[in-house]
Amino acid sequence: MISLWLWVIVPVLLAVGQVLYNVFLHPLAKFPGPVLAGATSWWKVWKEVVMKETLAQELFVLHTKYGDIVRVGPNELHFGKPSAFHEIYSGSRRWDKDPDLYGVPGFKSGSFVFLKYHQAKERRDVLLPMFSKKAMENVEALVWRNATHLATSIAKMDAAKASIDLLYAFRSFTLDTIMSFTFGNCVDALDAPAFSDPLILAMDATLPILPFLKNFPTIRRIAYAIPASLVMNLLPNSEKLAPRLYLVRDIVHRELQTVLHNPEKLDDAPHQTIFHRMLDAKAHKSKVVPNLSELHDEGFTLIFAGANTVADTMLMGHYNMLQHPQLLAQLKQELATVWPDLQTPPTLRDLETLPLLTATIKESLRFIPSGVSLTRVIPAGGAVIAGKTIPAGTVVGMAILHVHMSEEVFKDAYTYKPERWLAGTEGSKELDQWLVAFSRGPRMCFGVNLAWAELYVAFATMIRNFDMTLDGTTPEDMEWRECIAAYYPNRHLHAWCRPVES
Ligand code: HEM
Repeated sequence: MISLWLWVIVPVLLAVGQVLYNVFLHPLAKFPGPVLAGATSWWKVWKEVVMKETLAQELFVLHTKYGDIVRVGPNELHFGKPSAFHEIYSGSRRWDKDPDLYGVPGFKSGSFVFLKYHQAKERRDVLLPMFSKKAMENVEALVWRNATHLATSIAKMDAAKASIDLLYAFRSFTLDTIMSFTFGNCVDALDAPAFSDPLILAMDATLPILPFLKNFPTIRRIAYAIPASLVMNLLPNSEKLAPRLYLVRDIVHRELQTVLHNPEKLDDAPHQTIFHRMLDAKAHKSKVVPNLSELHDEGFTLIFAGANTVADTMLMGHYNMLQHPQLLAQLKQELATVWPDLQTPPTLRDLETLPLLTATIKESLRFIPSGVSLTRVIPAGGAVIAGKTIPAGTVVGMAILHVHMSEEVFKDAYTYKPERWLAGTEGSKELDQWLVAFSRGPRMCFGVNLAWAELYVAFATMIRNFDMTLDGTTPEDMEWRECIAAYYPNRHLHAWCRPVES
């Protein structure tokens, strides 16, 4: 009987002791914030997992109440002043990524999930040539091919009198593009009826689980330790999902085998894939070629980082453009200057010269759902951020949303106004430094050139090929949630897309 009590009382006392320590004695005790947030990490579980909230949205209220720095967990601070973003994600600060956040995708290695700067730098140096602006010249044809494929599939659906789920349509475009770019092959999501390829559906179904995996790292580690085949047997609907996921793995294996047996095949490829870079021993500082599982992890990491982000930008752009018919008309007019004959598309370089299209993409990037605090760990010796000394070991971060929706830098921040980016508009020159959709510093996105190429070509293709109108989409349909990758819990953006005659 006594030992039973001990089993109950000891953990309760330890938990109470921990809470008291967090509130009164923890090195972050002096930082303001909700008492419960500082006391226990269950506060975040409540918000993100139970209430399904995006903390970054509530943080606007918390920053107004508590100031520029808010304690959001026993060991975590969130910063709210735009200038703090450039302090945390600065080129000279090579802080580790936070394992609790970057462990969520479940890859053992890969550019996005490497915690240490030096690991990420080594891999970045290997892959960077395939992402350079110059390399995009060879990727352009692939992007145009997929954008045209997107337009053809949309036109077919329109002919069948169906409106288009633009979220799935854009995700199909970006998934096929990033897979072909990365591996030289894809799942042909653009051919799936109603853009509902099982892989698109499976990826979408996974997104709402991520807040749970983020907040319960131990359960996550156990889940990821179970062999994939077993997980597939346990998952509901796995018979539909598993073949698709295995197909992606098969594509990687097949391409790899082809390359290993016929290395000269790589010379025929129109653009570089990860196989060109990763299998080139000379490209690696260690001169060691990564093994199959590392290759696989890097490929999946690139898909994770590069597919939905581009689609989200297109989604936000289209929702807002469709609410501003005058903007859409001006964009059509501008596009006609470089794309007069529908059958003869312009080049990417032509599109890059268009001021309004460029401004529209920038404004769409400003509106992307980016509610996750990109957390970093303060190294030994501590650091000063926003004028305050932050102790070593503290997890710090800031959500991009807090820069992009700051009235301090963007007037009428919640209004979609591409013209704010146009040369000649007051303050437009200074704005670029506050467009941080790709983050900044040593772990900034290196897919930025590919992302811009996709955005230019896909925006232009949609605007030039279709007369688009919303199909009953409401602001509620566009609601998103995010704590590492955004998802849209409601109906999604639907639009009628009537092909234009010429
Ligand atoms: C509009 C599209 C995109 C946006 C808004 C975006 C945004 C970002 C952001 C904010 C980060 C920093 C994340 C962090 O600190 O944790 C990042 C990192 C990264 N992105 Fe992108 N991204 C986009 C497209 C792409 C594409 C097309 C690729 C190509 C595969 C890509 C690959 C990566 C990689 C590999 C990283 C990790 C870099 C590192 O940690 O060293 N991204 N991206």
